Amino acid sequence: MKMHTTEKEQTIFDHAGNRIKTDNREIRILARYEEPLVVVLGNVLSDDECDELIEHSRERLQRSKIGEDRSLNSIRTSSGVFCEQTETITRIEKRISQIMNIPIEHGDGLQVLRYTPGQEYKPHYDFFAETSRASMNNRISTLVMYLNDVEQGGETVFPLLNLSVFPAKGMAVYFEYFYQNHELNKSTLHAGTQVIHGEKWVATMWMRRQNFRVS
Ligand SMILES: O=C(O)CCC(=O)C(=O)O
Ligand SMILES: [Fe+2]
Repeated sequence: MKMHTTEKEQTIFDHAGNRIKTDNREIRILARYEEPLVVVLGNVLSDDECDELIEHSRERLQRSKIGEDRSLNSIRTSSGVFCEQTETITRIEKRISQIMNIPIEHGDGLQVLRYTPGQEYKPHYDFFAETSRASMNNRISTLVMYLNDVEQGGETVFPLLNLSVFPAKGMAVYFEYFYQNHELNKSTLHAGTQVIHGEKWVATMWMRRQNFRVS
């Protein structure tokens, strides 16, 4: 009898067990969805690091209009800024690179988003369409870190996987979409649902297939 075994695709995230030991912090693996790989991580950022990222970005959101202008975008109504390089950000990026198992030069840079009640990020892919220029060095994986506890709403949802991740300060969700099987990549469709009460702050790192920035 012929066996119909389907080979599991290779993953970028090669951490086994329930912990990831990085140079400066021990990360906890709390939940995994196997294909596409979606991993919920605990103890990614300290409370102080979360607070510092929020304060650093709050000032910059206020100073620059860039973030606020984006509120005209109907897909993503939150406002966002890319972080400038500070000592804390360099330390966090080093950790992120170890978690994501990709050199930090492949990253788009750390982007902080703020959602106020009613704001959301509608279902989308983090990779670019094959027809776009940006897809020549496309994104392959994402880490969304939660910088605060949200009173109500603001879950990161994967509608095609029936999976919801609730934001909690210092935790993160990782997922990847570099699979040969494009259907698997397409099942990483995700959204940040509307915040109902309170604010929601996240920091996102997107990784590219090849070097993206010089550092
Ligand atoms: O805010 C969220 O929960 C999701 C953020 C997101 O999808 C992104 O930054 O690409
Ligand atoms: Fe996204």
